Amino acid sequence: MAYQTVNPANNKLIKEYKPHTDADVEAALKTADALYHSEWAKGAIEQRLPVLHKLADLIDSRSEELAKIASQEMGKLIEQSRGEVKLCAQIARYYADNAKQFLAPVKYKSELGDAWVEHHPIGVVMAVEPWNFPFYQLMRVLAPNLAAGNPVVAKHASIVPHCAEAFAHLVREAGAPDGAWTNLFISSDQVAKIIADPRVQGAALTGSEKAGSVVAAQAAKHIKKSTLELGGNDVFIVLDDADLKKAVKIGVNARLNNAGQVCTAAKRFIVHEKVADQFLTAFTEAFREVKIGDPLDEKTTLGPLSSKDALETLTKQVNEAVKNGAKVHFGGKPVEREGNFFEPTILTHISRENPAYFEEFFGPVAQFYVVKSDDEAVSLANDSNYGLGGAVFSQDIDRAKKMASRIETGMVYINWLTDTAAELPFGGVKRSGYGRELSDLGIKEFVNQKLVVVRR
Ligand SMILES: NC(=O)C1=CN([C@@H]2O[C@H](COP(=O)(O)OP(=O)(O)OC[C@H]3O[C@@H](n4cnc5c(N)ncnc54)[C@H](OP(=O)(O)O)[C@@H]3O)[C@@H](O)[C@H]2O)C=CC1
Ligand SMILES: CCCCCC(=O)O
Repeated sequence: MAYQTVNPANNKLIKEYKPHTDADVEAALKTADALYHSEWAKGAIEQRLPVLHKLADLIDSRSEELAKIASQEMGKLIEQSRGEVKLCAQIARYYADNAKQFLAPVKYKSELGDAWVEHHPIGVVMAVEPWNFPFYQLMRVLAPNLAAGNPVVAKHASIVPHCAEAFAHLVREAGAPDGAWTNLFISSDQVAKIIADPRVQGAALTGSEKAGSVVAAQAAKHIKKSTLELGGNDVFIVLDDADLKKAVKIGVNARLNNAGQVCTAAKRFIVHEKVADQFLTAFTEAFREVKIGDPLDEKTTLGPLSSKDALETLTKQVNEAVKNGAKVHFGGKPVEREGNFFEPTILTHISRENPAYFEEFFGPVAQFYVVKSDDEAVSLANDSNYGLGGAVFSQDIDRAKKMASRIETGMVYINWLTDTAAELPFGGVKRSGYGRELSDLGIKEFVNQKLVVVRR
């Protein structure tokens, strides 16, 4: 797939990027591996952390420029791109401030003697990342691995090459040595060869199940660890005692953020029958008020999907859902204008036999379900191949906490949407993947937790 910047608001080609050759890949691996074997990677963590502080400052100083690059390349609303860029600086600062403590030796009580676990880098990590948070996805891998001493070679999505290049330049400008982070415009085959290379010790992928399955299998074949952040079909459960006004406001945001192209977006709205009509009426009204337009226009509240392919996929999915009995309560089709715009859409009457029931809609399409009880809400929520995030709205926190513990996902938010923050672990179960990014958990995914024992 060619690495191109195409503006999704009008599908105009802005720039083509030259792919990297096998020779480029070899040079990148040689440099990254040499760095791994250097004092910089294996030595004291203190020498690496200033790069993250500097990177955070650089990002803050360039936030408007970076936000515009993202919005123009994948269609995110400019205000949301600013938020993503700000979050990247926060993640860099978080690991700059906390990595030393996270990777400090941990003592174990043992009859065998004085025992402790040290944390060492394992080598070059291959990162394969998606377009939907074009800077955040890269920072989620860079910050913990740079702190730990793992060089990273990165393959970004082919529709966001400008973001990929801008990020790599920032890391170098922040003082990271050659090889700490290398962006490669490469093919899937070249990714496979890199994963197979003995100098590479791990693979981190965020993206679809399909890509995740391929990359994880390649890593497993060569006995290398992988982490997978894949799709989701997250629930947004509204119980009969929920603050409805708040649930509607947050629910609309949770579905339409980033034009719905968020793995942890609220996708299945499960509402108690006692409040279902009220919720649906207000939710629909809010969808009606959406302002579709250019993501660089501050007044726009719903931008385009990231690409023509994404629009075609979503349109096919909605049509298929209707063919199998779903009702279009609102929206339901592409917007008649240039660019990849889809109407904010609500589908109801989705039976379990409808393929849509198990599908993730990666766009502004809400599935609406009505339940009679908490048990029915939980069983519907868990009747999914995915297990990423989820939200429960109730004014009875104990009731919501009980439900949160029963939902089979990696994350559940109560009275808020599934969000992300540097200090909170992010990840899922089932076909949403495995492993965690961010927080103290994320930095330990690709380190050698090495036991040392001194026999007394
Ligand atoms: N859990 C999470 O945080 C996220 C999950 N997703 C999920 O991903 C899907 C849509 O995002 P999308 O970006 O299209 O996902 P894709 O899986 O198509 O792409 C993700 C990355 O994987 C690369 N890739 C795809 N196939 C292969 C392969 N065989 N070998 C190596 N690399 C490969 C892509 O490269 P290229 O662009 O060149 O195809 C891209 O860099 C949805 O299911 C969504 O839920 C998306 C974002 C975040
Ligand atoms: C704001 C939440 C970030 C979601 C991560 C993703 O979709 O890749």
